[in-house]
Amino acid sequence: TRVGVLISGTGTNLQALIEQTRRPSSSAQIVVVISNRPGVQGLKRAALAGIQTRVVDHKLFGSRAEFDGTIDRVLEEFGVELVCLAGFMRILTGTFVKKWTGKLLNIHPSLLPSFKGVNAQKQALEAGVRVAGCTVHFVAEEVDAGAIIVQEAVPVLPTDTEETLSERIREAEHRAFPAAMELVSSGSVKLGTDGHIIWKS
Ligand SMILES: Nc1nc2ccc(CNc3ccc(C(=O)NCCCC(=O)O)cc3)cc2c(=O)[nH]1
Ligand SMILES: N[C@@H]1O[C@H](COP(=O)(O)O)[C@@H](O)[C@H]1O
Repeated sequence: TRVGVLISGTGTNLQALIEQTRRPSSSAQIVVVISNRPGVQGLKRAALAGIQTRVVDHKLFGSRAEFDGTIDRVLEEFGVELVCLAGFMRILTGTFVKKWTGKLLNIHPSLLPSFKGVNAQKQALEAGVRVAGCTVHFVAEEVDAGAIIVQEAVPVLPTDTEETLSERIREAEHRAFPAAMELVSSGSVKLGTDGHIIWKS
């Protein structure tokens, strides 16, 4: 499966996906990495891995529709069949999400449906939960509400700060996202027409 990865920054999740696709058993090949911000570390990681990169800077577009349309054109140019949002921080329009429904995955640093939106790790600490984690889900128009594919839990320690908890969650992300990408790219899991996950029997 030809995979496109969308990033906005560091790209540690991208790095985990790159390493997964290097395994002989992998059914996925990352063919392009697109960033909405120039000069981020994730672009260097892609280049080092020999993966083509494109920058589609959202600041240069008059509307979300034009920004998303340009991303869509790049994905089509590379024949992408599955899109992974890896630390991508722009909300996507309904038109784009509809077109890529069932082929668009996101990693979120909480056990959804708890703690949607930004600073999920901080929300968990403030709520006093003893278990946190990450979720890989199909992207739906409603933010952080798509069908859940993989989750991994991590303990919250009494000494935790937002930084220490975020680091522990990020290590879980780097296992969960590659696992979810493989499940979808290999056809083991797909999104049903009713919006629920279907596991191939
Ligand atoms: N329609 C749809 N699109 C998404 C785009 C990115 C992400 C990644 N997780 C994200 C979740 C939340 C945000 C957010 O609220 N950012 C501040 C506003 C930035 C902006 O104005 O764009 C960004 C990414 C998830 C979704 C999703 O679940 N549904
Ligand atoms: N989606 C969120 O974006 C953050 C940065 O990811 P990365 O750029 O290091 O992959 C990660 O914490 C992830 O949960």
